[in-house]
Amino acid sequence: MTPARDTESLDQIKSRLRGSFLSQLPDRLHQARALLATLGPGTEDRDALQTLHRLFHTLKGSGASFGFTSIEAPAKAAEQALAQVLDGRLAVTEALLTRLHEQVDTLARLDLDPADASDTPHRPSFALPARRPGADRGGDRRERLIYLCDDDPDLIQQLAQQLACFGYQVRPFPTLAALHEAIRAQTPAAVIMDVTFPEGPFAGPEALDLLREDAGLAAPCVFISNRDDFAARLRAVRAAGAAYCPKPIKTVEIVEILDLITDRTPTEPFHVLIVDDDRDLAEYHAMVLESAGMVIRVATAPDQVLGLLGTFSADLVLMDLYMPDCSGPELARVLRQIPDYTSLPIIYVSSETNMDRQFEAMEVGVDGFLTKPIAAERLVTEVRLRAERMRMLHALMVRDSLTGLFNHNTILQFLEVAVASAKRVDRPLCFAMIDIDRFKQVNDTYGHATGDQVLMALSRTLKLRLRNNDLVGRYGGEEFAVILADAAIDEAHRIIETLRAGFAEVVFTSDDREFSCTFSAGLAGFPAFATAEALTEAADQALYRAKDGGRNRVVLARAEAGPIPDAAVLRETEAPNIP
Ligand SMILES: Nc1nc2c(ncn2[C@@H]2O[C@H](COP(=O)(O)OP(=O)(O)OP(=O)(O)O)[C@@H](O)[C@H]2O)c(=O)[nH]1
Repeated sequence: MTPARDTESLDQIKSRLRGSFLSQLPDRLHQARALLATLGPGTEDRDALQTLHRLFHTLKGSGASFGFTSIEAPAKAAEQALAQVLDGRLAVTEALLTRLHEQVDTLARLDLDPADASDTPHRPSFALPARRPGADRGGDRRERLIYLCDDDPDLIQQLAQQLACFGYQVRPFPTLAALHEAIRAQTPAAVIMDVTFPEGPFAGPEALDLLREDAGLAAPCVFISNRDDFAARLRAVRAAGAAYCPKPIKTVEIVEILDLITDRTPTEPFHVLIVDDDRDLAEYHAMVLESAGMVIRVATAPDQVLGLLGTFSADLVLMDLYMPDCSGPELARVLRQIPDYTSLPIIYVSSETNMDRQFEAMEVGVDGFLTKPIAAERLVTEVRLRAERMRMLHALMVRDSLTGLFNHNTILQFLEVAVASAKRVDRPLCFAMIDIDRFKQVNDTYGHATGDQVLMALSRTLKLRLRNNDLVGRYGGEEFAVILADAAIDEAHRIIETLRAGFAEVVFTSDDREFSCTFSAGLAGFPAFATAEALTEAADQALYRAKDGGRNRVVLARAEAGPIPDAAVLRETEAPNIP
């Protein structure tokens, strides 16, 4: 990437890229002439024919993308003829070679000026979409007000309680009239509502139509319903429902949706890898996407891609179709054979307009095809939509469905990465295993649903109270794992101890009975334990000692065998307060 980009205005970049394209044009035409000179009638030199085809193809695509449409006609004619030759549908004759020479001459005669690229209806638009307000803001879900409307009082009470565990402020309404009144008084961040009410089978969407018209409600709405048929879903979409969740409701799913539609999740900017051998065009696309707040890396040769993907966690790859040495479909196939990249979205950006060739190129499992020249807004939208979808699918894959925490495998993978990084930068790191005490008794006494509430409450406590760069996972049933990045053992000890004391204070209610729970924790630190495996084993043993020592305590793992120091055992406490 050009370092000067930060200080250049978009107009300056535009003009620089156009200038660069024009300055390379004579060289490219010279290459075309030299290649043509090696060819005679009936030639079977596929390499030369392919290089020529790519050359004209690139000229057509880049020329159009930079607004020089007069390039398009001669470059396209040459490209198409060469494509037919390569497909075996056209023979290389003297007449064809003459025509190709003439097309190069025509291109050489064009009087192109970087400042004069307005002769095109396809001119790339540099009026970039404004970033959505608040897109950069970190999100504190505790502030977000959600209105929940359903005529099933048990459901709204239960769902409101569960969403509260995830930090949402939820106001339940058992009737549409009550919801209507509340919306007139205060606008929520989102509405969750049933489709069917006593007023009618689609009373929910109808009420929403009215609220949008009457009360000017702009907040997004998630429909929940016992119905999962097309008619109900269609009616919900027509009422501009943002999402549709059939009952029984999965809390984590609805939390993910709320995070997304209330647009306040602390979002990492999208990471996009551009693969294009045309530096200028790659830089143009990079500039467009960077202006929309994305982080971009550029590979100008396919063999750079694996290295870049290894260090740059891409949400999406934008790639050219025709590149020297390795085509786009070949590169896509290479990526699809690597387990980490099987679901990585890949979009071609190419001036190939032949539908058959587009389909053929897509067959290797590529997600989209954008035809050059592509308007800046369209490029940003296509990339953003696919990257958002990828993020959502990925979040569902790596997270536990009850608590929304990272699942067992994911947290262990993170631990490997965190240990490697701690080693590299020579910083400490701690790993904690946390297990709710006598949890079976909670389930047996209050029921599984209440047990789930306790699990969600603890997961929420861990997520909200730990630092942003700490990672929390659900290790097993009632067992959690925390990676405390850049924390020495004493600091980690204090953090987990504070959490332990806080959690023991939480009062849970079930059928008007109150109870509290505690947890035990085992803590191991890097570098005393030098690998992910050693850390998990040591933390597990420390947890065992915490349980054995009476529960409701934090125990530190010691690198060498010996008694646990008194300071490590924080409390000699009794069993949790379960009646
Ligand atoms: N509600 C609920 N319970 C679960 C879930 N996953 C595991 N459990 C329960 O967690 C309980 C774990 O019990 P044990 O391993 O005997 O441990 P404990 O009762 O917590 O006792 P200690 O760990 O020795 O303090 C079992 O009853 C599991 O059924 C879950 O997703 N939801």
